[in-house]
Amino acid sequence: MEKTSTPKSTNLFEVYLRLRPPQQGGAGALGDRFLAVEKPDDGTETPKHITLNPPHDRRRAIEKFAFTQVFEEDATQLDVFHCTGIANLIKGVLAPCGGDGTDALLATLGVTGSGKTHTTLGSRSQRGLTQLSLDVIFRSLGDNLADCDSNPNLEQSLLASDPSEAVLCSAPNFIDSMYSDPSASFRASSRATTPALGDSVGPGQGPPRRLFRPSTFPQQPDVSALSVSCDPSAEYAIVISMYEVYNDRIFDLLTPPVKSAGTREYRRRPLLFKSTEASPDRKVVAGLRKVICGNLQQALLVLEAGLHERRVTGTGSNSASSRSHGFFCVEVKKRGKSSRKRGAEMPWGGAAFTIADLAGSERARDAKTAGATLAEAGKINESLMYLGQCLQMQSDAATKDKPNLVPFRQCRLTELLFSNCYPSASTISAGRHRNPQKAVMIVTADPHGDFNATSQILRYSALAREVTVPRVPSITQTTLIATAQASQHPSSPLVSPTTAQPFSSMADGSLAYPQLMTSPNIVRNVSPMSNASDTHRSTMEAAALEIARLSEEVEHLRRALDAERAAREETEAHLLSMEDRMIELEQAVREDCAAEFEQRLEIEMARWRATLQVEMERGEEHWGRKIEVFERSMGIVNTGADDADDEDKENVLVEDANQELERLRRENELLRREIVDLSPTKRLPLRERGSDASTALSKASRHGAAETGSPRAMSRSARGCGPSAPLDDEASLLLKLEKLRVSDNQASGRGAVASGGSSPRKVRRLPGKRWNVGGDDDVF
Ligand SMILES: Nc1ncnc2c1ncn2[C@@H]1O[C@H](COP(=O)(O)OP(=O)(O)OP(=O)(O)O)[C@@H](O)[C@H]1O
Repeated sequence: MEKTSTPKSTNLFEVYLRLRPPQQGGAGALGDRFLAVEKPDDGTETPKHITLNPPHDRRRAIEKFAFTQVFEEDATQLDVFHCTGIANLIKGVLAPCGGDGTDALLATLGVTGSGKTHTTLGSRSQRGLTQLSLDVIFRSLGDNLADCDSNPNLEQSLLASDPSEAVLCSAPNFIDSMYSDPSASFRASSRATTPALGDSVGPGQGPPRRLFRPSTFPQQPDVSALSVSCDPSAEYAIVISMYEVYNDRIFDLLTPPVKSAGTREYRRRPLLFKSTEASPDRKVVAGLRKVICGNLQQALLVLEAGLHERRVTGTGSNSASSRSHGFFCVEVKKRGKSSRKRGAEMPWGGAAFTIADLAGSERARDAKTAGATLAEAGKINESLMYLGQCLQMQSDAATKDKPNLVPFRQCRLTELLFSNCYPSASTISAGRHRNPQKAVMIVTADPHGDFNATSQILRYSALAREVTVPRVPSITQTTLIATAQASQHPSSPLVSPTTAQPFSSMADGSLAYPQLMTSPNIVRNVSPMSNASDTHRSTMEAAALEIARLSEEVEHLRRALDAERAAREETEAHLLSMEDRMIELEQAVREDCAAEFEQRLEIEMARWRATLQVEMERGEEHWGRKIEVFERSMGIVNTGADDADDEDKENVLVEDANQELERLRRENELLRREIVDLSPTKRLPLRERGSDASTALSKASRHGAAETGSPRAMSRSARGCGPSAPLDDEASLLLKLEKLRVSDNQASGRGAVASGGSSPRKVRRLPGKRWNVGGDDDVF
């Protein structure tokens, strides 16, 4: 097994595997153990290989993986701390021999519930690797550590040297702002309160609350005997920051959420991972709040406060499942002591030790997640898939002469983990040298957990892998070989083959097809077939060969199916994450649209208001002018009122004459009836009488109209017809009326149009020319 025994040192990560013990009193029955640790064959006590045996119901290949070291279930936190070489990482950061030191990264990776957080952050009774590392760092620095009490300018000088646009504060100030009651003995949980299953409202979304200050922290395991040498000629300062990568965005865990003006919700502002003016060659998380810690107790309180803000949710797989990738960063700042003695403040250099507790991959079906928690899981799985690709590339690169480029810019997580592994182009061209970071990855696995998820993680994280396809020969093959052997050794009992050789190793990772081998140990009680005829035997052989060929084909198809299934699962995970991405993009587009719409609405409203104002002013001016015109015209109208009075008087006379005429008509009618009653011989038929009277009237009228202005002609005409007395009266009245009309016509001859015999007009019209005074056409 060439590939596994000598992992090349070009790996960016040392990869360790830690198996978690079965949960004590855990609910549900334990699954079969599918993972076996192989005894070391190099004479050491340190196991490095494991074998993954698929459950019986699955026809999967047996896989063997190699790691830097495997920790079995009984390994303690202290074992892991010592054997992963964390003390060496710390030494590189402190740089006892001078220089800025080497950045270090410790990350945990694994399926949800496999023990990542337990390893890095410990439990209520056990310290994790983070607390142990802090203890060793503070213990190692001793008197070389500067704090804000002993150096009042410390904060300023550190701020001046910080390249990440950070907000710096001292630990006492930070702790006072975060914790409420220093005397309370309540031991806060190292993780935020777990919301109900499926509830994804995390601690970062509510109003900031003050925490209870824990009175004690776990003291076990004890590392007081361990210290690392530091640079005696240097003074150090410890600056701590914490952030999480949630849904591919970076959020500060030490800055309380702020209330958004628009939505009135408490939210954290996402931060950028970028090059800054002071750090053009290295990307940094910009704008973090960083706390200067003078001792271990302060650092632990800062860690506790940050953990409280981290997003944690109860899922079907883990009652306190991390929903984000958490980063705890200890910057060990360093500068020469002599610079302070000389009174000159030298800039701070130094290196950082980062501990990353990654969120676990999970299957929605097992974790029983839904809604936002499911979307989070999609993002987690996607980022872990990219991490897997990077790790795969790096292990490929380690075995090839021409290394592949690790595609670490695909997501925020891989950028944060890998970008400091390589020197940037600008650093190289500037001739500056900074050591690439040293990194340790601890892969955690539950040997009784989810086989598929665990095997997937082991596949891309292991330093080397080997696959073997074991095959149980079919009965036909057994019979065939037995027949052949029996024919060769007719007197001997039949010797049967058993399984194929269990492993045939392949350095290139390709599938191995084991050879059929006979086993001398297993003897089967089958009767010899020496008496069979040659024909019968050859038929049997042909049939057996065909069956063997078909079995081979079936096996091949089964393997192809397995590969397809794995590809489908990967594609589904990718699809899920793409869906999440689309949802997020849609959300972003909607927000952008809404913002733009509001902006445009605002502009339109402002424009409309301005137009309205102008219109109102113009309207007022317009009406002012009209009123002025009206007032002026009213003055002119009053001067012509006398003429109108005359006209009114005439109208009244005409009215009176009309009424008089009406009265006379009625009298005339009465008189005529009386006459008819008095002389019955002269009585005419009613129609004749009516027509006669009306003829007389119309005649008189016509005559009057023909000789307008000649009353005598009118009376003459009436007499010539031999009219009766009432008819004369009537005719004379008509003449009177006509006279009045004539006078009316004469009176209105000034402006009115004469129309013979038309009724007198009562409507008084103002002369048009008077309204033209203002010169405005559209008045009223
Ligand atoms: N080595 C161990 N010894 C004892 N208990 C362990 C060990 N590893 C894990 N556990 C326990 O298993 C449970 C789940 O572990 P943990 O929360 O660390 O999982 P995780 O991998 O961080 O999960 P997630 O990715 O969902 O956050 C915890 O109760 C933890 O105490």
